[in-house]
Amino acid sequence: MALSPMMSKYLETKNEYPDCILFYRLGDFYEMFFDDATMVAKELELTLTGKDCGLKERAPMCGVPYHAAETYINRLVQNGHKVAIAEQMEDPKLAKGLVKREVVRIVTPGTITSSGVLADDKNNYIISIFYIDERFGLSICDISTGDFFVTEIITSRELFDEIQKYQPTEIICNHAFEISGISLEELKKKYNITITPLDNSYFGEKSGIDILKKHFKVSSVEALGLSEFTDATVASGAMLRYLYEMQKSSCAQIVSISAYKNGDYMIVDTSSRRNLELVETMREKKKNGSLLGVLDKTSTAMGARMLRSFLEQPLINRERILNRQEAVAELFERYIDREELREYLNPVYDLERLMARVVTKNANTRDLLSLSASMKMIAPIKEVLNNCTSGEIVRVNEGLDRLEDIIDIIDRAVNEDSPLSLKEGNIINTGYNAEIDKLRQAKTEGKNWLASLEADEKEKTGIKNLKIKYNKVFGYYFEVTNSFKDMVPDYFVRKQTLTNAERYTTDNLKELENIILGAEDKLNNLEYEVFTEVRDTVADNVNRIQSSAKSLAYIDAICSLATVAYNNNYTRPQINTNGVIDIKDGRHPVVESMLGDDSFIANDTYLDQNKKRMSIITGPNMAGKSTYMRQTALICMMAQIGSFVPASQASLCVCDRIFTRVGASDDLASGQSTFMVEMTEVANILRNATRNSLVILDEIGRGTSTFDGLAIAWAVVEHISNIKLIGAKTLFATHYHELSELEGTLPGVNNYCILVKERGDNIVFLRKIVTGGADKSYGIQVAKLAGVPESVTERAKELIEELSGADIATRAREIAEAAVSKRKPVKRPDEVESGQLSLFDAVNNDSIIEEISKIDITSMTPMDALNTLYALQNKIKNRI
Ligand SMILES: Nc1ncnc2c1ncn2[C@@H]1O[C@H](COP(=O)(O)OP(=O)(O)OP(=O)(O)O)[C@@H](O)[C@H]1O
Repeated sequence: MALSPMMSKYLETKNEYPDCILFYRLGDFYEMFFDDATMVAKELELTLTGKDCGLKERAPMCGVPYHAAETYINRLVQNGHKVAIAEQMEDPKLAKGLVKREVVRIVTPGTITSSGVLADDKNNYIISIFYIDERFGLSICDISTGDFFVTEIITSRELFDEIQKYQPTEIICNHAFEISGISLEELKKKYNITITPLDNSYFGEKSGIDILKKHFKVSSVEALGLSEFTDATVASGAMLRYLYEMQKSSCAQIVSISAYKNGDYMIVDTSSRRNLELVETMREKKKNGSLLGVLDKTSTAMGARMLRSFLEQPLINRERILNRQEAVAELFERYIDREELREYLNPVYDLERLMARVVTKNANTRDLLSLSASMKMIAPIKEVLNNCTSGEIVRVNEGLDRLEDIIDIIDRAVNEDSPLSLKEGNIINTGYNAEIDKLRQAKTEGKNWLASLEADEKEKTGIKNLKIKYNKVFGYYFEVTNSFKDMVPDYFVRKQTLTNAERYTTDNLKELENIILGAEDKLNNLEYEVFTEVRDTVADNVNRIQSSAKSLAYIDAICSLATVAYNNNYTRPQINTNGVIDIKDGRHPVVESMLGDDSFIANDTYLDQNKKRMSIITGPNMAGKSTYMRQTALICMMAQIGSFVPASQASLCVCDRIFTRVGASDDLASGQSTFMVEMTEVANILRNATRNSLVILDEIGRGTSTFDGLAIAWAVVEHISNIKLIGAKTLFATHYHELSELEGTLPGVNNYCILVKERGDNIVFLRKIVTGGADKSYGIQVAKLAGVPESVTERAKELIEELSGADIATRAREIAEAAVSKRKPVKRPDEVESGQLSLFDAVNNDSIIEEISKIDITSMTPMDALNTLYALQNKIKNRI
């Protein structure tokens, strides 16, 4: 049996696109075969059938109807697959009626443009990485909005930070490489990023320059501001070539390119981005509960994405910060104008993604009408903005195009009540095109002609209920019920017989039918043609529309910041140049918003570059140390995106970087222990922090044994606070009360603690930070609050008494060693006398000895050691 020609062709096409699922058009369906079919059937829960195609075994086959294919394709792509779509098309070289099939489009996770599947408030980025000689040229693009920028970086850690920042769905690259010890393969698995290594030919310098020049219609890359970005130019060339291959029509969306250097924006490394929960929460990865969740009161999807990009890239240029802040301040003050702006922004659709539909010729009449309705809001928005005087708003307003000519053409052309289908007519307004009007008239008059023919024949034949009717199969006909059949004249030609009626036609009726139906077909085709002309005219204006969309997004983001500042009682921070962070009554924006009342206790922060460089913060668990430190970082971050801040007063310097080392996280570095991750992050801070950085350290050293941990924490404090080495402004929370000793010894280091009040056996959290170190840990009280059984907390209290002053770890080790060697434990003389340790004498049981020998006491905190000791003691007691 031979393979059928169609299947041979299928296999040939599939071989050209081995890493794509091939959607192969056959009539009204897209079919998939073999492994593609099996996988798709499973993933989309579709029926798998077998097709006899000339092979020994039947080929697994699975199909989706043409009209529903987009949904299936999007689902597959969202799951990280690439889909190649082969359409059938006529070919003059083939016999009439035969078609050929060719791949016309490839959809990958990074090149989706359908707005329905993309999150409105988030860009869908694809990153192109050119890796050469330990350097990285980067090009970042969202084809659904046309955003396109480039940068260059030198360390793999920074590369990883950029990837984290943009959270792309796809990466294309010239090489397989590792980022901070993480291979691209691991990255792909962990973050569900599609990685597409491309042939080296994509990454040529000359070819890159050529494709950029051609796309942006410029004579040199200097004109694009890329002269200093050779590696990034190469990456951009590869990106454009890839996009042209995948989604040629969408490339018209990309109308500009911008370059930034690593250092143009505040550097926020990956763990800090996560720890501070800037755009999503650490655990659930949700916007709600993050800083963005609080700040986002935007009215449009474009504004939401703009605000997110503010947070992704806080500014470090004081001038730019002040300009943005001034814009926020102006809208903060102009309450009525702000509310009016928000009202006009509300009905504005996602112009950027609507334009993606326009340039790819997918937009229908509703899309154009949405565009026009949105653009109509620009005029009143400009009207309001005309009142504003702040530099940025004036500049944005000047660049905001009313787009009246485009509104005019859409409104004149497109019928507001048009049906969804573009092929059934009634989509173009009367008065827009003379030919359409003429045909339409013919169609209406045809109806009148039919009516008079009907009346004529009724009169002539005397058949009272003679009627002209229409259906799709028979066209127009006379219908005569059986009771009048005998009166039908000879010139009536029978078309069809029904049970109780007969259908006829006449020469006159046929003639009229030709005129009317011909006019209708012509009319529908012409209307479609005119519509595509209108759509193309809109597409030709993509530059103007995209730039107005960006202006609206900017105004929306600024309005949002002003609204949040107003509603939440934020204050406008001063941006100083003397390196001081001085916050009065600072609050944590997210915790405050979650509490929902004014129960949040505000606290001051003061850090400078001299005597108050570092604050060592002690206090019991749950006191609010982490909240306090994070709020300081968030306030600085907010100030640098131009926002007001949650405080009664604030004077802030510009921070070049914010570092945080908070809690245990083994999130990314699978294969690394918690302590290893902690130390890697500390190493990063020590290597990269500068005098102008803000460093937040929350209990470093906790992941190892008490003494190693204390020693490391101590040494880190010495290093960071040393002005000759780093001298960064630092908040350092710790349970090692020993660190309080450093105040007065190390210059710039000061002690603070968060107050609690003892009430009998309980504690009350006051959440107030004061100078000085904490004297107690209150660990047992917190354990009690958390619901640890009283028997345990009571016993812990006893043990604290018993062992206070003793070197717990050494003592515990002695006990364990004694148990392993089946020796009696070494007893302190006083203990022997008082008989306190007689319990241990009873340890002769092998299983307990084994258990004890497995305990790694050196890695325990004193509290853990106590608990373990207590648990063991209970076991022994039970066995005696
Ligand atoms: N200033 C404040 N006002 C009101 N509530 C606060 C304040 N600070 C913290 N809290 C509340 O206390 C909880 C615990 O705070 P936080 O996690 O900062 O304590 P911590 O001292 O870092 O604890 P641990 O040492 O156990 O990590 C927070 O989740 C928050 O709800």
